[in-house]
Amino acid sequence: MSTHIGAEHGQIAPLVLMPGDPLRARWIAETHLEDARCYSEVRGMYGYTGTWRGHPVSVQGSGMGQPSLAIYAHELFASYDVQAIIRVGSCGALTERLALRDLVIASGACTDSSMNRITFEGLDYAPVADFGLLRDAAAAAPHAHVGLLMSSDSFYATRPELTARMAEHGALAVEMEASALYTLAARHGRRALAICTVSDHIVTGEETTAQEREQTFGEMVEVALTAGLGG
Ligand SMILES: O=P(O)(O)O[C@H]1O[C@H](CO)[C@@H](O)[C@H]1O
Ligand SMILES: O=c1cc[nH]c(=O)[nH]1
Repeated sequence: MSTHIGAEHGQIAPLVLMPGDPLRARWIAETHLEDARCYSEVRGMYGYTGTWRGHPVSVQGSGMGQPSLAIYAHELFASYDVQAIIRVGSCGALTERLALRDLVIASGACTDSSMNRITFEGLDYAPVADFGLLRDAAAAAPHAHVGLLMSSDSFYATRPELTARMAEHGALAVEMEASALYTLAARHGRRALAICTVSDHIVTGEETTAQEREQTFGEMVEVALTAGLGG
């Protein structure tokens, strides 16, 4: 067991899908995987391992925000030898080019977090996706938007004009974890990708319900499984 994950070594697959919502993790395991077994309920942050088309795959909730995701991603890479993590999240669209329920595949992630600023002592690190996962996800979802996510530490922005400036420089949508995931994967020499479904629209004000965010964002899950396991 690691500090926050109650699995024995060998119980977690080399590929992990990672939603923020632990109940989305349970839904993914129950509806997209076969023979899924729960390996961790620590803090209610569920983790499951099952199979998809005969390949072992795990799904682990990360919680909300970069500090929480960093705990789970670090322990998966360092203690369970996980080789690839694909975040399957929700996001808020920053441009009218995106519609509710569209997919965003993140080539890179901007951030307002201080985590990397502290790590790199003020230098600007560029957190990017694994190229192979990005290429295979884009091929599996040709209609998806490929580009930048903005990983914010604040769901309720106190400086929305700064997020808007990111959008003016190409950020497609805002979420809260991709930047830390990409940085940690690089640190551990592993692979990572973030795929998000537009759950709400910052420009138009449209939104989905909590139940929809938990149980209906299946397309990004299939794209993640296809990219992570080679179809
Ligand atoms: O739906 P998840 O994967 O949790 O992702 C998004 O939703 C949460 C905010 O509601 C943040 O974690 C954000 O990144
Ligand atoms: O972090 C998030 C996730 C969904 N929608 C937002 O506006 N922000």
